[in-house]
Amino acid sequence: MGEGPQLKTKAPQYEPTPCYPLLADAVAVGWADAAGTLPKGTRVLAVDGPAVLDWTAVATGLRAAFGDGHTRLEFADVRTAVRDWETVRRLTETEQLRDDPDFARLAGGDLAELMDPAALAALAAPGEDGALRVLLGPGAALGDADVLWWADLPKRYAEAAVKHGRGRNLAAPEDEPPTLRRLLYIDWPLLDRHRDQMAERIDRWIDVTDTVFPASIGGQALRETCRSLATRPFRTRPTFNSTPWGGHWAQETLGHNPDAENTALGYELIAPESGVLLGDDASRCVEVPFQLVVALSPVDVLGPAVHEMFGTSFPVRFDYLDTVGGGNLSVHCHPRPDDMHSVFGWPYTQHESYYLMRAGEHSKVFLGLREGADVEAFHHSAHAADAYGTPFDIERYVQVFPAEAGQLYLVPAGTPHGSGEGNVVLEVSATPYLYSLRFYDWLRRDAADRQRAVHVEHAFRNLDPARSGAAVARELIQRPRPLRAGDGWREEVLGALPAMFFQVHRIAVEPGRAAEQRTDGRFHVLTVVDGQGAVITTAVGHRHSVHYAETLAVPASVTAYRVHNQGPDPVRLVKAQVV
Ligand SMILES: O=P(O)(O)OC[C@H]1O[C@@H](O)[C@@H](O)[C@@H](O)[C@@H]1O
Repeated sequence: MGEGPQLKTKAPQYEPTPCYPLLADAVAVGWADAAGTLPKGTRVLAVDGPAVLDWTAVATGLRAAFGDGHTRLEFADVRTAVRDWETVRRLTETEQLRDDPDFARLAGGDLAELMDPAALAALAAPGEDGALRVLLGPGAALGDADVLWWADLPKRYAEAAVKHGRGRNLAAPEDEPPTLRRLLYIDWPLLDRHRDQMAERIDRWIDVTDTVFPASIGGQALRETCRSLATRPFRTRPTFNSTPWGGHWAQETLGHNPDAENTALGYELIAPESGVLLGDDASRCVEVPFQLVVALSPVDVLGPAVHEMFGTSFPVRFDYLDTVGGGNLSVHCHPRPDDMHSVFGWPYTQHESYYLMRAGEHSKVFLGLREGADVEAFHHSAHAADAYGTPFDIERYVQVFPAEAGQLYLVPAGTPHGSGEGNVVLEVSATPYLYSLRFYDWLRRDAADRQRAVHVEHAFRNLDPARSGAAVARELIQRPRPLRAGDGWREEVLGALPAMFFQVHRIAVEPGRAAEQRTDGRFHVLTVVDGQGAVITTAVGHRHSVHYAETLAVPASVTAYRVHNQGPDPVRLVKAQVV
């Protein structure tokens, strides 16, 4: 149980920007260097990318880059080739969630369905007199172009832009204010699918985080480097956001976002949003979506059986919930599998687990219903809190457990839960991450001073009454079980449930010793939860250090590796794998 040492000081070896060398190319910086790679005789160049990108800045950069007096440019904005907004909305919204203020069903289908093919073909017709025609905007790759560039912006910037009312939603008219709801549930799935379909065709990848001096790499190097990563352990770039419950552990211990209000949800490896840095170092690199690495080599990363089950979706997520000096999370649940599929459109649901990396002295974990809880009265109180701002005592309905460092709390879909103030939770969960159906949020107000949204009807529709009473402690707060051991190391199962497709293990290694691991055709994800860290060495000799609080993805193709503790103290790593 909670016997782990609790690190209170800075983690000096923590690397916030892990970066991997590019194979067969160098990172170019600036539009002019990118323009210099365009093959002579190109008549149509397509520049595709997210809807939220500042496409005017992209056009300005390209105009200046090709402004050598020899190249005549004709720009065509593919956003003018989308179908009318009413049709786009009809094709991308469902009856059930059309008027939902927070959620939409995950968009299926292809981006091409939102475009008018005749209008697109007309835009893509080569220019006259040898002019270079530049097709710009999301969907440009669908036009008939000689060369395809991908201008990308890591998703956290898209989210920030939309929160501030900047940028456009996919296929939306210019005067339609952007919404996070469409960005997350409609734009991203459509654009991600479109990007993955085009991955083999991309001639240049341009990271437009800096619109004036973007970093870029050749398409061949992009694919070769990603395919090479799929054969060795690697890290994604960790980032933290701020929320009304956020704390200060990641600021104080890991040095993240020192000027932010707080560090709340830490994106360690959240496949739909995480990125991998490719290049020389953080000052000269491109960020590429982790999910693109998976899409290019699904069998190597996931292993054949997991690929069969989940397609190209990397199904496990690691993140932090930092409430040290912050507040309680909302008490919420996640959709039960049928509802997740039929209403929200994800093929698998958001089962979660909380590993308590740190626990406050009197901190709590909310988990499961109380024995005999009056669900009707709970529903009534939750509704009154939402509609009239009437507070109520959530502990009358939901159980509270002391937060214990080193303990895992399983949170299958439908279980009411939330971490209390004062904790660092390492969340080891299924990848869906946007479906927190809130029962109660303490009448808390958001940055715009509105009561934060709760989702009473969705939450109660998905509440699993079986997660109540003594069964909660018995089934969801399990004791570690020894699994295997060797000279100076042991591995234990911290949590496993028939309903959940992944298990959480912990590997403990004494100083100077090494734990032997086999992937058995399934990827592993590891985080160092105690001690300074370890060196991971694969069967073919790839090495990767992993330090306190860092997370490492170990592709299935690695087959066997050793976790070597080269430090002076015992080290412990949490490991997840699909079963
Ligand atoms: O709804 P709030 O309070 O912001 O908490 C939301 C967070 O809750 C945790 O239990 C997890 O489900 C996270 O994936 C989620 O982001």
